[in-house]
Amino acid sequence: MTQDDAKALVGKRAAAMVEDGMRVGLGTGSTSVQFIKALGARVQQGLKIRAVASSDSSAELGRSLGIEVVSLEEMPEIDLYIDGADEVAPGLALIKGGGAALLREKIVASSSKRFVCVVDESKLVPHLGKFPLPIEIIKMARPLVEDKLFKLGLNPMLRMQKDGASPLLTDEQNYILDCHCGVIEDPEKTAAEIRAIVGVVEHGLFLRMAEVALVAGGNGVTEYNG
Ligand SMILES: O=C[C@H](O)[C@H](O)[C@H](O)COP(=O)(O)O
Repeated sequence: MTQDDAKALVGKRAAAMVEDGMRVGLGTGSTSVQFIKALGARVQQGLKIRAVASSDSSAELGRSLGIEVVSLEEMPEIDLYIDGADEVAPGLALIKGGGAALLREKIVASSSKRFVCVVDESKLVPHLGKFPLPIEIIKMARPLVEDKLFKLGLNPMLRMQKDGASPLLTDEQNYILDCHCGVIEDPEKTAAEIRAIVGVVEHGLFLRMAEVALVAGGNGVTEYNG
């Protein structure tokens, strides 16, 4: 099975979890795109739901497929949030933010009764940290935050646009620092240290947030509970 097939399989499996009348959170990234497409197909067949999106791109995709996408102000509580991850470690500790959507993703996940993480098996790791940890920061705080992160040994690098000409801006117009920190021995401690830095808006460690991970691989979809 190719990675694309695995993403499509797990996206479809997650879409099958959505029931009539549910308030649904739409994640961001290539796996979430597969989920949103499968959900859109069910909506076109008559499923009645409302959704909140974790990025402008997911909102746009959802609407283009006929999904009613509203703001979190209009629908502050969500029944089921489906989203991908960059790394999934034991205990369902996640790194997210490879697509720069971590802030809105964490807001939507925190507004949801259930967060189901959807990944292909390449995302499973014994320890978090091989994937650079994204941190969203206020632009003017960059020198201050970078200095503090270097002192913590987290090796931040400003994320650039694809053409390399200018810094990437998130949907909330902030910068992303990708931290090449290697294995994160104690994610809770690292999360607390990062959170204590003035100018940090949010980090990509999602700890004790996902209830279930659906992992697609050669044997189909396997369910892991947190
Ligand atoms: O900011 C983006 C998100 O956290 C994504 O959910 C994450 O990067 C996984 O994306 P993908 O499904 O494309 O690997």
